[in-house]
Amino acid sequence: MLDNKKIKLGIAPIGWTNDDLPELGGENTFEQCISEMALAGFTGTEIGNKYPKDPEILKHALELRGMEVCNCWFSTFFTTKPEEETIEAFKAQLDFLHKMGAKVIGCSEQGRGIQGQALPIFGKDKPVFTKEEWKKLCDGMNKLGKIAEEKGMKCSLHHHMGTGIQTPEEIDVFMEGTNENVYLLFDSGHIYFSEGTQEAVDALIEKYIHRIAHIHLKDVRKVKRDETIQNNMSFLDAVKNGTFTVPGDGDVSFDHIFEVMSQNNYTGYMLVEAEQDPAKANPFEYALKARSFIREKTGI
Ligand SMILES: O=C1C[C@@H](O)[C@H](O)[C@@H](O)C1=O
Ligand SMILES: [Co+2]
Repeated sequence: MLDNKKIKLGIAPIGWTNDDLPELGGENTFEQCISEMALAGFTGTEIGNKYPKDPEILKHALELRGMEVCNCWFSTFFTTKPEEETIEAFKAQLDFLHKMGAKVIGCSEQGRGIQGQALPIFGKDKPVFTKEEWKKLCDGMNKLGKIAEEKGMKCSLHHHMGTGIQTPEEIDVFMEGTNENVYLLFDSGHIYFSEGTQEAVDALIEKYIHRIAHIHLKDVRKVKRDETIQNNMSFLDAVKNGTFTVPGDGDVSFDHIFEVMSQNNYTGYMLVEAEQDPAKANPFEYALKARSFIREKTGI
């Protein structure tokens, strides 16, 4: 059982409209998306391209439905661009999130990343950072961590397929190279997609629970992961093929994740994030499915 005074439940708009694949869910409006999120029983959301850019308008629309923003994706480019560019853009995004009342910002190092490209996601093109790149990345992230901390917020890093921080070994290098102001954004789907084992999922949450600031609950259909490898598919083709789904609908077990969160008094958000084709997986139906799975497993 999880403590609902410490843990809040969110859902990402990516199941309704996928910003990385605009053809998926282009017809779903912002209002439909947040209304269905609220109706399914979620109180937190991240931000999609269709969300109003004006914080007051966004806040009002969410408050009408008893919802709030809990995090937003932020792309860093410390390994490939001048540090100041990432820092300036970060400050603007952080200010916006601060106005929205969010406590966390979820970064992803996109330098040489291939998640948006038509390249095999398990091929030779995935970035492997050099010593110099690791240094630039960790130094830069430590700066972002301090800026966030000064605003009372937590700067986190989303380990992600097709980036230089994908595998458990790469996550270790990152966590060792950064300080206590930098947190991990744990994504169950990305670690399972990368490693293909439940052990990797369970080991990652156990190892870093005290530095995890935000959790993405994402499930993976193993058969689709296998097809991704066999057919040399890109990340986005794997998404279209249905690799990801909502928790409880795939092959990841969430039992140990919930147990570790409970035993270590995890405080913050857990957010369902399950991008798939809304024409095949109705987002409202899948949101309800995720909601009842979480209720059954955690009591929240
Ligand atoms: O947190 C995420 C944001 C998406 O844009 C991304 O590609 C998805 O897989 C994810 O985990
Ligand atoms: Co995620």
